[in-house]
Amino acid sequence: MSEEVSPVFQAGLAQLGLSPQVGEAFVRYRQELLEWNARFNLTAIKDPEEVMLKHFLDSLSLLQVYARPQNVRLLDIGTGPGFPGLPLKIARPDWHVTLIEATGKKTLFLQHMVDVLQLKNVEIIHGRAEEIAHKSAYRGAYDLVTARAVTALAGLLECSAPFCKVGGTILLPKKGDMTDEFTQGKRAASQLGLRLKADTPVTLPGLNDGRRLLHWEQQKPCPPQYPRAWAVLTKNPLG
Ligand SMILES: C[S@@+](CC[C@H](N)C(=O)[O-])C[C@H]1O[C@@H](n2cnc3c(N)ncnc32)[C@H](O)[C@@H]1O
Repeated sequence: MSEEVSPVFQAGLAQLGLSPQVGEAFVRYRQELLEWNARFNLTAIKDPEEVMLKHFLDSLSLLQVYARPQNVRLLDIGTGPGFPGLPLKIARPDWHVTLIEATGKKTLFLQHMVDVLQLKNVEIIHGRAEEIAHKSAYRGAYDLVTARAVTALAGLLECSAPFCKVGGTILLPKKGDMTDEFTQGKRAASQLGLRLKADTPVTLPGLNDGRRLLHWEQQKPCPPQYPRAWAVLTKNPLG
């Protein structure tokens, strides 16, 4: 194990049942992220240990509740420099991962990381989730859909549900008090064919600051009119 992997990050990997060897890929990911950040402004987090914990381990926290190891089709909406989709791909190399990102410079970085880490079965889409969601190839196509820090809960659910298989999972990392968002999100969920299955606190080392995972189950197909245009779904949430 590289000395650059802190004991806290190692403890997080161990708690998730991940091999210490995956730490090496994260050290490389961090190096590239911080180098590219100087030119492209990819992340506000610049402290090396904070990158390991608040970006990488926080992304991996989804494995706390989604333990299915094989043949998962994962979609990450608004992935930015890859969170949480790319750390999950590193931890679960057999997953098929699609990353949607609206900003071109971020997709260039994502492709660079896929090349550097020699990851297979990663599809990077430069585009807007609310438009891609209406393409038949992507509709109802994913076992697991996620998005971190993209928009408020109701809008996130409206963007995520169309991509999710019936019986599939939408898993959203959230932080802090979100009472109003939650009320609105639950109302939106009923129109999107979703049910809240669990609301689980993140219990990983270094992340005990009110993080939680909202776990939704797609009970029936999402109605075809969703998602609406971004300006509509963010300003007038369902419900
Ligand atoms: C605050 S960043 C979060 C990035 C990453 N998920 C994370 O947690 O660090 C939000 C990202 O979502 C992207 N984004 C916003 N709206 C989007 C949309 N409608 N479709 C695709 N990407 C979108 C932005 O370009 C930006 O990179």
